Amino acid sequence: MSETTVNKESLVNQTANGRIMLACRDLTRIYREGPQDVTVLDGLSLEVRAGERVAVVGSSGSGKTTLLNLLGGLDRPTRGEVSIAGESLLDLGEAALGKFRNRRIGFVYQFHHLLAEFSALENAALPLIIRGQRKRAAESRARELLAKVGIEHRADHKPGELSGGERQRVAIARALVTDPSLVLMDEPTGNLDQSTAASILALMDELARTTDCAFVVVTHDPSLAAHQDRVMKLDGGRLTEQR
Ligand SMILES: Nc1ncnc2c1ncn2[C@@H]1O[C@H](COP(=O)(O)OP(=O)(O)OP(=O)(O)O)[C@@H](O)[C@H]1O
Repeated sequence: MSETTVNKESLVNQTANGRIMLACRDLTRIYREGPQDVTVLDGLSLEVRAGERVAVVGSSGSGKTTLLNLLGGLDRPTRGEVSIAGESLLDLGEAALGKFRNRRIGFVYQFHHLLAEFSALENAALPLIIRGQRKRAAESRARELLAKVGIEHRADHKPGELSGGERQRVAIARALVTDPSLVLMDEPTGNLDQSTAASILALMDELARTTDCAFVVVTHDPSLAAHQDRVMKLDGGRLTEQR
């Protein structure tokens, strides 16, 4: 057995017992598309426990989005390994990776990417429909999540009829509807006014208390970062603990 195989197995084992939900090691991403190679992540490591919330901060261009894309299986590392809930992303082909994302990972972005033609309920149910669940069961579960994020009364409204904070709540419900192991958030309060952002923070507190999923939150917002259990700074392609 090669050394890399041994290392990979120990990384998977780390996340297989449920306490460490996300582990990555030696994560390296070099973009080779332009005239010059750009090394954005350079041997980065991170572990996030079940129920733990980690903020990732860093200056513009430091590689935060690149990191989220690798953790979410939307991009492949040049080198290194990501393991989530006992599975190595490296072992999965494209189709299996798509299924894994649907089953295990919830995404929340600044501009939430809700489908304009669908109601809040249909948007929140979508990951379950994609997974092949029947509409009635999917919508029943989605309704529970809309209630959990305090927006059940807007279930039949389309995104265009909702406020920014309400849309963000629907996006959070959609991210959580599959009971994911990992939720990745990219500036989840970025385009919200202060009081709406505060209500999203309160919601995140509540979710952290009531789910055992791991959260990785990329943000420039110091108050959002301060709200997480740990704050990691991305600099020079690696993460260092700030708090
Ligand atoms: N597909 C790509 N090809 C080449 N270079 C890229 C590519 N994607 C990102 N980069 C470069 O990688 C670096 C990190 O980009 P990334 O978007 O991950 O940073 P970020 O920390 O999320 O920035 P911001 O806070 O401004 O959103 C930047 O220098 C960017 O130009």
